[in-house]
Amino acid sequence: MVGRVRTGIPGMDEVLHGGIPERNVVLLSGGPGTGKTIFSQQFLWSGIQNGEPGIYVALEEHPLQVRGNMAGFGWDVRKYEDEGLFAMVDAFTAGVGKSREYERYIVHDLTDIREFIDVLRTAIKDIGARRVVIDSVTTLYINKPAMARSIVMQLKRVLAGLGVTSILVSQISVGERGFGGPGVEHGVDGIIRLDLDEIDGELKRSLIVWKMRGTSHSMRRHPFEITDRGIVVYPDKVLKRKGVIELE
Ligand SMILES: Nc1ncnc2c1ncn2[C@@H]1O[C@H](COP(=O)(O)OP(=O)(O)OP(=O)(O)O)[C@@H](O)[C@H]1O
Repeated sequence: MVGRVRTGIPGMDEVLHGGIPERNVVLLSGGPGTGKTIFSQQFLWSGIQNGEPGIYVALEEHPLQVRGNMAGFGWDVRKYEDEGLFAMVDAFTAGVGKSREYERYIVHDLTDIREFIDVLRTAIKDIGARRVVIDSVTTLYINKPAMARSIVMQLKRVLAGLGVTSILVSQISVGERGFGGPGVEHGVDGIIRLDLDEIDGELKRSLIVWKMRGTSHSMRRHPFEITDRGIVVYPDKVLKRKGVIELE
């Protein structure tokens, strides 16, 4: 039986029938503001609390902003960076400005996927990472969609090869039906999709596990909330178009 990596997000491991199978590369897909970043940071924080080192690759926000936002949820990673339980890969600043002085892992040229993978591999080996988040993987191929599959497959080889369980954040547009393009969707081991839908004049959050190799999982659309302490998923509730329905 494959080992499980518990997300530690309340309710989510029930939806996943125990957690994400070890070494899976999971696409976490959703439109703007659906909670992808918070979900993936909570996944890393739960790992740290469990003694599993984790890496956050920042492509969309300044590393300082990432640390600040995480601390806002009570997930202050600074101490764990010193202890070697957490590492930030700065793929945002390109080493411009002060980041050169305080960031340990910097990707200078995002057009060079080899450099990106080298920096990531070094960080994983340095701290013995068990969990990795790339936020977002879309940024790596936004200007070269034809390369998307090849980039994801290269990442998958490295990540699974080093034994880590990973979340690749995939940005899609509001109303888009897919998860980030066919090449990517078939290549990854799992797809979790986060949604924000306007129902009766109110935005409702929900998620669905579309695929997850190595396990059965809920086939339902579950509502979730974002609170001051992060995400809470409701495995006993289903979001239908007319609203939330309680399961028996
Ligand atoms: N403390 C909080 N309590 C409740 N909701 C919050 C809190 N902090 C943030 N949010 C919600 O989370 C949303 C942002 O979530 P997140 O950054 O994870 O989205 P995302 O899917 O990564 O978006 P994008 O792709 O645009 O970066 C905000 O728009 C807000 O609705």
